[in-house]
Amino acid sequence: MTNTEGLRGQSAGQTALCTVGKTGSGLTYRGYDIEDLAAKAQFEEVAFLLLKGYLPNQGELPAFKARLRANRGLPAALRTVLEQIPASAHPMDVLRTGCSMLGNLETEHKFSEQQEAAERLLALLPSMICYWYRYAHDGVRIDTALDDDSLGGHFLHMLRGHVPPELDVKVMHCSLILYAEHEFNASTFAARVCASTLTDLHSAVTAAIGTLRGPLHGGANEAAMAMIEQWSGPDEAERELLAMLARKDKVMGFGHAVYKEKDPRNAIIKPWAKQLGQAVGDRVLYPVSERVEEVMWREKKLFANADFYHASAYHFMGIPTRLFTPIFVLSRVTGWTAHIMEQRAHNRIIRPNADYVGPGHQQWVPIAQR
Ligand SMILES: CC(=O)SCCNC(=O)CCNC(=O)[C@H](O)C(C)(C)COP(=O)(O)OP(=O)(O)OC[C@H]1O[C@@H](n2cnc3c(N)ncnc32)[C@H](O)[C@@H]1OP(=O)(O)O
Ligand SMILES: O=C([O-])CC(=O)C(=O)O
Repeated sequence: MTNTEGLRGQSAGQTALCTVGKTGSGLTYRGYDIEDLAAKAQFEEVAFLLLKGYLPNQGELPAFKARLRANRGLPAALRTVLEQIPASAHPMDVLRTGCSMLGNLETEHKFSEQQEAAERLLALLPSMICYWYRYAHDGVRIDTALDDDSLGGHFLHMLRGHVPPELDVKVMHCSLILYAEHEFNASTFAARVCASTLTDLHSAVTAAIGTLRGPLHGGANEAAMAMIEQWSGPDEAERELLAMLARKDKVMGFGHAVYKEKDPRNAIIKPWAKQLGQAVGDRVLYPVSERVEEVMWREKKLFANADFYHASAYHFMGIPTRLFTPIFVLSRVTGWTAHIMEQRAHNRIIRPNADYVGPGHQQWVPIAQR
Protein backbone atom coordinates (compact mmCIF):
# COMPACT_ATOMS: atom_id res chain seq x y z
CA MET A 1 0.00 0.00 0.00
CA THR A 2 1.35 3.45 -0.89
CA ASN A 3 1.41 6.20 1.73
CA THR A 4 -1.10 8.29 -0.20
CA GLU A 5 -3.72 5.54 -0.65
CA GLY A 6 -7.04 6.55 0.87
CA LEU A 7 -5.78 10.17 0.44
CA ARG A 8 -4.07 9.65 3.81
CA GLY A 9 -2.23 12.66 5.13
CA GLN A 10 -3.19 14.91 2.20
CA SER A 11 -5.14 18.12 2.48
CA ALA A 12 -8.33 17.96 0.42
CA GLY A 13 -9.58 21.48 1.17
CA GLN A 14 -10.09 24.04 3.91
CA THR A 15 -12.47 24.14 6.86
CA ALA A 16 -13.16 26.55 9.72
CA LEU A 17 -15.16 23.91 11.61
CA CYS A 18 -12.74 21.59 13.30
CA THR A 19 -9.14 20.55 13.90
CA VAL A 20 -8.23 16.88 14.39
CA GLY A 21 -4.88 15.81 15.79
CA LYS A 22 -3.16 19.13 15.10
CA THR A 23 -1.04 18.63 18.21
CA GLY A 24 -0.95 14.85 17.93
CA SER A 25 -4.14 14.16 19.83
CA GLY A 26 -6.24 17.33 20.15
CA LEU A 27 -9.77 17.98 18.86
CA THR A 28 -11.40 21.41 18.58
CA TYR A 29 -14.76 22.58 17.19
CA ARG A 30 -14.47 26.15 15.87
CA GLY A 31 -11.53 26.70 18.21
CA TYR A 32 -13.09 25.23 21.38
CA ASP A 33 -11.43 22.20 23.00
CA ILE A 34 -13.53 19.05 23.04
CA GLU A 35 -12.77 18.64 26.78
CA ASP A 36 -14.41 22.00 27.55
CA LEU A 37 -17.39 21.37 25.31
CA ALA A 38 -18.01 17.87 26.72
CA ALA A 39 -17.78 19.07 30.33
CA LYS A 40 -19.58 22.41 30.08
CA ALA A 41 -21.89 22.59 27.06
CA GLN A 42 -25.29 21.23 26.22
CA PHE A 43 -25.39 19.34 22.93
CA GLU A 44 -27.70 22.01 21.50
CA GLU A 45 -25.10 24.71 22.22
CA VAL A 46 -22.54 22.69 20.27
CA ALA A 47 -25.00 22.13 17.41
CA PHE A 48 -25.62 25.90 17.28
CA LEU A 49 -21.87 26.57 17.35
CA LEU A 50 -21.32 24.26 14.38
CA LEU A 51 -24.31 25.44 12.35
CA LYS A 52 -24.06 29.19 13.01
CA GLY A 53 -20.37 29.70 13.72
CA TYR A 54 -20.51 31.02 17.31
CA LEU A 55 -21.81 30.00 20.75
CA PRO A 56 -25.43 31.05 21.37
CA ASN A 57 -26.19 33.70 23.98
CA GLN A 58 -28.87 33.48 26.69
CA GLY A 59 -31.60 34.47 24.26
CA GLU A 60 -30.43 32.41 21.28
CA LEU A 61 -30.07 29.03 23.02
CA PRO A 62 -33.66 28.77 24.32
CA ALA A 63 -34.96 30.03 20.96
CA PHE A 64 -32.90 27.39 19.11
CA LYS A 65 -34.09 24.63 21.45
CA ALA A 66 -37.69 25.77 21.02
CA ARG A 67 -37.29 25.58 17.22
CA LEU A 68 -35.89 22.05 17.52
CA ARG A 69 -38.82 21.02 19.77
CA ALA A 70 -41.30 22.47 17.28
CA ASN A 71 -39.65 20.50 14.44
CA ARG A 72 -39.89 17.02 16.00
CA GLY A 73 -43.11 15.89 14.31
CA LEU A 74 -43.01 13.47 11.35
CA PRO A 75 -45.02 14.16 8.16
CA ALA A 76 -47.80 11.57 7.67
CA ALA A 77 -46.32 10.35 4.35
CA LEU A 78 -42.99 9.70 6.06
CA ARG A 79 -44.70 7.72 8.84
CA THR A 80 -46.40 5.60 6.15
CA VAL A 81 -43.04 4.83 4.52
CA LEU A 82 -41.43 3.98 7.88
CA GLU A 83 -44.27 1.58 8.66
CA GLN A 84 -43.43 -0.41 5.50
CA ILE A 85 -39.84 -1.11 6.56
CA PRO A 86 -39.48 -4.50 8.29
CA ALA A 87 -38.02 -5.01 11.76
CA SER A 88 -35.19 -6.99 10.13
CA ALA A 89 -33.92 -3.86 8.34
CA HIS A 90 -30.76 -2.23 9.63
CA PRO A 91 -31.70 1.05 11.37
CA MET A 92 -29.00 2.86 9.36
CA ASP A 93 -30.83 1.85 6.18
CA VAL A 94 -34.04 3.16 7.74
CA LEU A 95 -32.40 6.55 8.36
CA ARG A 96 -30.99 6.58 4.81
CA THR A 97 -34.43 5.89 3.35
CA GLY A 98 -36.17 8.29 5.74
CA CYS A 99 -33.78 11.13 4.97
CA SER A 100 -34.22 10.57 1.25
CA MET A 101 -38.02 10.49 1.63
CA LEU A 102 -37.96 13.74 3.60
CA GLY A 103 -36.13 15.28 0.64
CA ASN A 104 -39.23 14.51 -1.46
CA LEU A 105 -41.68 15.88 1.07
CA GLU A 106 -39.77 18.96 2.22
CA THR A 107 -37.49 19.62 -0.74
CA GLU A 108 -34.80 22.25 -0.28
CA HIS A 109 -35.64 24.36 -3.34
CA LYS A 110 -33.15 27.16 -2.67
CA PHE A 111 -29.88 27.26 -0.74
CA SER A 112 -31.35 30.15 1.28
CA GLU A 113 -33.45 27.44 2.99
CA GLN A 114 -30.39 25.46 4.15
CA GLN A 115 -30.35 26.54 7.83
CA GLU A 116 -34.02 25.59 8.25
CA ALA A 117 -33.48 22.29 6.42
CA ALA A 118 -30.50 21.48 8.65
CA GLU A 119 -32.42 22.27 11.86
CA ARG A 120 -35.40 20.24 10.66
CA LEU A 121 -33.21 17.18 10.04
CA LEU A 122 -31.47 17.57 13.40
CA ALA A 123 -34.81 17.79 15.22
CA LEU A 124 -36.55 15.07 13.25
CA LEU A 125 -33.99 12.24 12.86
CA PRO A 126 -34.50 10.98 16.47
CA SER A 127 -38.26 10.84 15.85
CA MET A 128 -37.68 9.00 12.57
CA ILE A 129 -35.55 6.24 14.06
CA CYS A 130 -37.65 5.79 17.23
CA TYR A 131 -40.97 5.85 15.36
CA TRP A 132 -39.78 3.09 13.03
CA TYR A 133 -38.11 1.09 15.82
CA ARG A 134 -41.14 1.07 18.12
CA TYR A 135 -43.61 0.41 15.29
CA ALA A 136 -41.56 -2.40 13.74
CA HIS A 137 -40.73 -4.09 17.07
CA ASP A 138 -43.70 -3.34 19.37
CA GLY A 139 -46.46 -2.37 16.91
CA VAL A 140 -46.76 1.00 18.72
CA ARG A 141 -47.25 4.29 16.88
CA ILE A 142 -45.38 6.59 19.28
CA ASP A 143 -46.07 10.28 19.79
CA THR A 144 -42.86 11.93 18.57
CA ALA A 145 -43.85 15.49 19.58
CA LEU A 146 -42.94 14.97 23.27
CA ASP A 147 -41.84 18.00 25.23
CA ASP A 148 -38.39 16.85 26.46
CA ASP A 149 -35.95 19.72 26.82
CA SER A 150 -32.99 18.07 25.08
CA LEU A 151 -32.51 16.06 21.90
CA GLY A 152 -30.79 13.23 23.79
CA GLY A 153 -33.55 13.09 26.41
CA HIS A 154 -36.20 13.12 23.69
CA PHE A 155 -34.51 10.19 21.92
CA LEU A 156 -34.34 8.06 25.11
CA HIS A 157 -37.91 8.99 26.10
CA MET A 158 -39.33 7.88 22.72
CA LEU A 159 -37.25 4.71 22.67
CA ARG A 160 -38.20 3.60 26.19
CA GLY A 161 -41.67 5.08 26.54
CA HIS A 162 -40.81 6.86 29.82
CA VAL A 163 -38.80 9.88 30.94
CA PRO A 164 -35.12 8.81 31.22
CA PRO A 165 -33.03 9.21 34.41
CA GLU A 166 -30.75 12.26 34.64
CA LEU A 167 -27.55 10.19 34.40
CA ASP A 168 -28.60 8.73 31.04
CA VAL A 169 -29.52 12.16 29.68
CA LYS A 170 -26.13 13.54 30.79
CA VAL A 171 -24.30 10.71 29.03
CA MET A 172 -26.35 11.27 25.88
CA HIS A 173 -25.39 14.97 25.92
CA CYS A 174 -21.74 14.06 26.22
CA SER A 175 -21.90 11.35 23.58
CA LEU A 176 -23.71 13.59 21.08
CA ILE A 177 -21.10 16.32 21.64
CA LEU A 178 -18.22 13.88 21.09
CA TYR A 179 -19.70 12.55 17.84
CA ALA A 180 -20.85 15.90 16.39
CA GLU A 181 -17.94 16.82 14.14
CA HIS A 182 -14.61 15.47 12.92
CA GLU A 183 -13.20 17.41 9.97
CA PHE A 184 -12.83 15.45 6.68
CA ASN A 185 -13.78 11.98 7.95
CA ALA A 186 -15.22 9.63 5.29
CA SER A 187 -18.91 10.45 5.77
CA THR A 188 -18.35 14.21 5.93
CA PHE A 189 -16.13 14.06 2.87
CA ALA A 190 -18.86 12.11 1.06
CA ALA A 191 -21.34 14.85 2.02
CA ARG A 192 -18.97 17.55 0.74
CA VAL A 193 -18.30 15.73 -2.55
CA CYS A 194 -22.04 15.40 -3.03
CA ALA A 195 -22.68 19.05 -2.07
CA SER A 196 -19.93 20.23 -4.43
CA THR A 197 -22.14 19.29 -7.41
CA LEU A 198 -24.65 21.87 -6.05
CA THR A 199 -27.19 19.17 -5.26
CA ASP A 200 -29.72 19.49 -2.41
CA LEU A 201 -28.96 19.03 1.30
CA HIS A 202 -31.00 15.82 1.70
CA SER A 203 -29.04 14.09 -1.08
CA ALA A 204 -25.74 15.00 0.56
CA VAL A 205 -26.89 13.83 4.02
CA THR A 206 -28.26 10.59 2.52
CA ALA A 207 -24.81 9.90 1.02
CA ALA A 208 -23.20 10.63 4.38
CA ILE A 209 -25.51 8.21 6.23
CA GLY A 210 -24.61 5.43 3.78
CA THR A 211 -20.92 6.19 4.29
CA LEU A 212 -21.07 6.25 8.08
CA ARG A 213 -22.75 2.83 8.19
CA GLY A 214 -19.60 0.78 7.42
CA PRO A 215 -17.63 -0.92 10.24
CA LEU A 216 -14.40 0.96 9.43
CA HIS A 217 -16.22 4.22 10.29
CA GLY A 218 -19.36 4.74 12.43
CA GLY A 219 -20.37 1.07 12.28
CA ALA A 220 -17.37 0.29 14.51
CA ASN A 221 -19.35 0.96 17.72
CA GLU A 222 -21.77 -1.87 16.85
CA ALA A 223 -18.93 -4.13 15.69
CA ALA A 224 -16.99 -3.44 18.93
CA MET A 225 -20.06 -4.45 20.93
CA ALA A 226 -20.44 -7.70 18.96
CA MET A 227 -16.81 -8.50 19.77
CA ILE A 228 -16.71 -7.72 23.52
CA GLU A 229 -20.05 -9.33 24.36
CA GLN A 230 -18.77 -12.74 23.21
CA TRP A 231 -16.29 -12.95 26.07
CA SER A 232 -17.12 -14.14 29.56
CA GLY A 233 -14.27 -12.30 31.30
CA PRO A 234 -10.92 -10.51 30.83
CA ASP A 235 -8.79 -13.68 30.56
CA GLU A 236 -10.91 -15.16 27.79
CA ALA A 237 -10.91 -11.74 26.11
CA GLU A 238 -7.11 -11.60 26.17
CA ARG A 239 -6.73 -15.15 24.78
CA GLU A 240 -9.20 -14.55 21.95
CA LEU A 241 -7.82 -11.12 21.17
CA LEU A 242 -4.27 -12.45 20.85
CA ALA A 243 -5.60 -15.08 18.44
CA MET A 244 -7.33 -12.32 16.43
CA LEU A 245 -4.12 -10.33 16.25
CA ALA A 246 -2.18 -13.43 15.17
CA ARG A 247 -4.71 -13.87 12.33
CA LYS A 248 -4.31 -10.15 11.50
CA ASP A 249 -8.03 -9.54 12.09
CA LYS A 250 -9.12 -5.92 12.45
CA VAL A 251 -10.12 -5.09 16.03
CA MET A 252 -13.08 -2.76 15.90
CA GLY A 253 -12.96 0.41 17.97
CA PHE A 254 -9.14 0.71 17.71
CA GLY A 255 -6.82 2.81 15.61
CA HIS A 256 -7.44 5.97 13.65
CA ALA A 257 -6.62 7.46 10.27
CA VAL A 258 -5.41 10.78 11.77
CA TYR A 259 -4.67 10.47 15.50
CA LYS A 260 -1.37 8.79 16.16
CA GLU A 261 -1.14 8.80 19.99
CA LYS A 262 -4.71 8.69 21.28
CA ASP A 263 -8.26 9.69 20.42
CA PRO A 264 -9.14 12.46 22.93
CA ARG A 265 -12.79 11.39 22.91
CA ASN A 266 -11.87 8.07 24.53
CA ALA A 267 -10.74 9.65 27.82
CA ILE A 268 -14.09 11.46 28.00
CA ILE A 269 -16.50 8.61 27.22
CA LYS A 270 -14.60 5.92 29.18
CA PRO A 271 -15.42 7.20 32.72
CA TRP A 272 -19.08 7.45 31.74
CA ALA A 273 -19.01 3.82 30.59
CA LYS A 274 -17.47 2.87 33.94
CA GLN A 275 -20.09 4.83 35.93
CA LEU A 276 -22.97 3.37 33.92
CA GLY A 277 -21.52 -0.13 34.35
CA GLN A 278 -21.39 0.37 38.13
CA ALA A 279 -24.97 1.68 38.11
CA VAL A 280 -26.24 -1.54 36.48
CA GLY A 281 -23.96 -3.87 38.52
CA ASP A 282 -21.81 -4.95 35.55
CA ARG A 283 -18.91 -7.28 36.41
CA VAL A 284 -17.98 -8.46 32.93
CA LEU A 285 -18.29 -6.02 30.05
CA TYR A 286 -16.32 -3.10 31.48
CA PRO A 287 -13.45 -5.30 32.80
CA VAL A 288 -13.37 -7.05 29.40
CA SER A 289 -13.21 -3.65 27.66
CA GLU A 290 -10.34 -2.47 29.86
CA ARG A 291 -8.38 -5.65 29.20
CA VAL A 292 -8.91 -5.33 25.45
CA GLU A 293 -7.65 -1.74 25.60
CA GLU A 294 -4.60 -2.83 27.64
CA VAL A 295 -3.69 -5.70 25.29
CA MET A 296 -4.15 -3.62 22.13
CA TRP A 297 -1.75 -1.01 23.46
CA ARG A 298 0.77 -3.56 24.78
CA GLU A 299 0.79 -5.68 21.60
CA LYS A 300 0.17 -3.14 18.81
CA LYS A 301 0.41 0.37 20.24
CA LEU A 302 -3.15 0.82 19.00
CA PHE A 303 -5.44 2.98 21.15
CA ALA A 304 -9.20 2.90 21.67
CA ASN A 305 -11.00 5.38 19.40
CA ALA A 306 -14.30 7.19 20.10
CA ASP A 307 -16.31 4.10 19.23
CA PHE A 308 -14.87 1.58 21.66
CA TYR A 309 -16.25 2.69 25.04
CA HIS A 310 -19.38 4.05 23.40
CA ALA A 311 -20.30 0.40 22.86
CA SER A 312 -20.41 -0.51 26.57
CA ALA A 313 -21.82 2.91 27.59
CA TYR A 314 -24.82 2.54 25.24
CA HIS A 315 -25.24 -1.10 26.23
CA PHE A 316 -25.39 -0.22 29.94
CA MET A 317 -28.12 2.31 29.10
CA GLY A 318 -30.14 -0.55 27.60
CA ILE A 319 -29.88 0.76 24.04
CA PRO A 320 -30.14 -2.05 21.45
CA THR A 321 -26.82 -2.55 19.63
CA ARG A 322 -28.32 -1.88 16.21
CA LEU A 323 -29.17 1.67 17.32
CA PHE A 324 -25.57 2.57 18.21
CA THR A 325 -24.53 3.87 14.78
CA PRO A 326 -27.88 5.65 14.27
CA ILE A 327 -27.15 7.67 17.45
CA PHE A 328 -23.90 8.73 15.76
CA VAL A 329 -26.08 10.01 12.86
CA LEU A 330 -28.34 12.02 15.21
CA SER A 331 -25.23 13.90 16.31
CA ARG A 332 -23.01 13.99 13.19
CA VAL A 333 -25.84 15.48 11.12
CA THR A 334 -24.75 18.80 12.68
CA GLY A 335 -21.21 18.41 11.35
CA TRP A 336 -22.42 17.15 7.97
CA THR A 337 -24.84 20.02 7.40
CA ALA A 338 -22.31 22.61 8.64
CA HIS A 339 -19.79 21.19 6.13
CA ILE A 340 -22.38 21.22 3.33
CA MET A 341 -22.99 24.91 4.02
CA GLU A 342 -19.26 25.62 4.17
CA GLN A 343 -18.70 23.77 0.88
CA ARG A 344 -21.46 25.75 -0.80
CA ALA A 345 -20.05 29.04 0.46
CA HIS A 346 -16.67 28.42 -1.26
CA ASN A 347 -17.61 25.85 -3.85
CA ARG A 348 -15.56 24.19 -6.54
CA ILE A 349 -16.63 20.73 -7.70
CA ILE A 350 -14.49 18.06 -5.97
CA ARG A 351 -12.92 16.05 -8.72
CA PRO A 352 -9.41 14.62 -8.12
CA ASN A 353 -7.35 12.65 -10.65
CA ALA A 354 -6.51 8.94 -10.58
CA ASP A 355 -3.20 7.23 -11.41
CA TYR A 356 -4.07 4.80 -14.18
CA VAL A 357 -2.81 1.22 -13.53
CA GLY A 358 -4.91 -0.69 -16.13
CA PRO A 359 -3.87 -2.36 -19.42
CA GLY A 360 -2.16 -0.45 -22.25
CA HIS A 361 -3.89 0.35 -25.54
CA GLN A 362 -6.12 -2.56 -26.74
CA GLN A 363 -7.26 -3.51 -30.28
CA TRP A 364 -11.06 -3.80 -30.57
CA VAL A 365 -12.18 -7.44 -31.14
CA PRO A 366 -15.68 -8.00 -32.62
CA ILE A 367 -17.93 -10.06 -30.31
CA ALA A 368 -18.08 -13.04 -32.73
CA GLN A 369 -14.29 -13.43 -32.45
CA ARG A 370 -14.05 -13.31 -28.61
C1 LIG B 1 -15.54 7.33 14.66
C2 LIG B 1 -14.69 6.59 13.75
O1 LIG B 1 -15.03 6.42 12.60
S1 LIG B 1 -13.23 6.09 14.36
C3 LIG B 1 -12.77 4.72 13.36
C4 LIG B 1 -13.68 3.55 13.63
N1 LIG B 1 -13.19 2.35 12.93
C5 LIG B 1 -12.70 1.29 13.61
O2 LIG B 1 -12.60 1.28 14.82
C6 LIG B 1 -12.31 0.12 12.74
C7 LIG B 1 -10.96 -0.46 13.17
N2 LIG B 1 -9.88 0.42 12.79
C8 LIG B 1 -9.40 0.45 11.51
O3 LIG B 1 -9.81 -0.32 10.64
C9 LIG B 1 -8.33 1.47 11.17
O4 LIG B 1 -7.55 1.77 12.30
C10 LIG B 1 -8.93 2.76 10.59
C11 LIG B 1 -9.89 2.45 9.44
C12 LIG B 1 -9.68 3.53 11.67
C13 LIG B 1 -7.78 3.63 10.09
O5 LIG B 1 -7.19 2.96 9.02
P1 LIG B 1 -5.73 3.31 8.49
O6 LIG B 1 -5.53 4.79 8.52
O7 LIG B 1 -5.56 2.64 7.20
O8 LIG B 1 -4.84 2.65 9.61
P2 LIG B 1 -3.23 2.72 9.79
O9 LIG B 1 -2.59 3.17 8.50
O10 LIG B 1 -2.97 3.49 11.01
O11 LIG B 1 -2.87 1.20 10.04
C14 LIG B 1 -1.55 0.85 10.32
C15 LIG B 1 -1.44 -0.62 10.58
O12 LIG B 1 -2.17 -0.96 11.76
C16 LIG B 1 -3.14 -1.93 11.49
N3 LIG B 1 -4.35 -1.59 12.19
C17 LIG B 1 -4.94 -0.37 12.24
N4 LIG B 1 -6.07 -0.44 12.96
C18 LIG B 1 -6.18 -1.72 13.36
C19 LIG B 1 -7.13 -2.38 14.14
N5 LIG B 1 -8.21 -1.75 14.60
N6 LIG B 1 -6.96 -3.69 14.38
C20 LIG B 1 -5.89 -4.34 13.91
N7 LIG B 1 -4.93 -3.74 13.16
C21 LIG B 1 -5.09 -2.46 12.90
C22 LIG B 1 -3.38 -1.83 9.99
O13 LIG B 1 -3.89 -3.03 9.46
C23 LIG B 1 -2.01 -1.51 9.48
O14 LIG B 1 -1.25 -2.69 9.46
P3 LIG B 1 -0.29 -3.03 8.21
O15 LIG B 1 0.69 -1.91 8.19
O16 LIG B 1 0.27 -4.36 8.58
O17 LIG B 1 -1.21 -3.04 7.02
O1 LIG C 1 -12.06 11.15 11.48
C1 LIG C 1 -12.23 9.98 11.11
O2 LIG C 1 -11.61 9.44 10.17
C2 LIG C 1 -13.21 9.12 11.80
C3 LIG C 1 -13.70 9.67 13.09
O3 LIG C 1 -13.07 9.55 14.10
C4 LIG C 1 -14.96 10.39 13.08
O4 LIG C 1 -15.56 10.59 12.02
O5 LIG C 1 -15.42 10.79 14.17
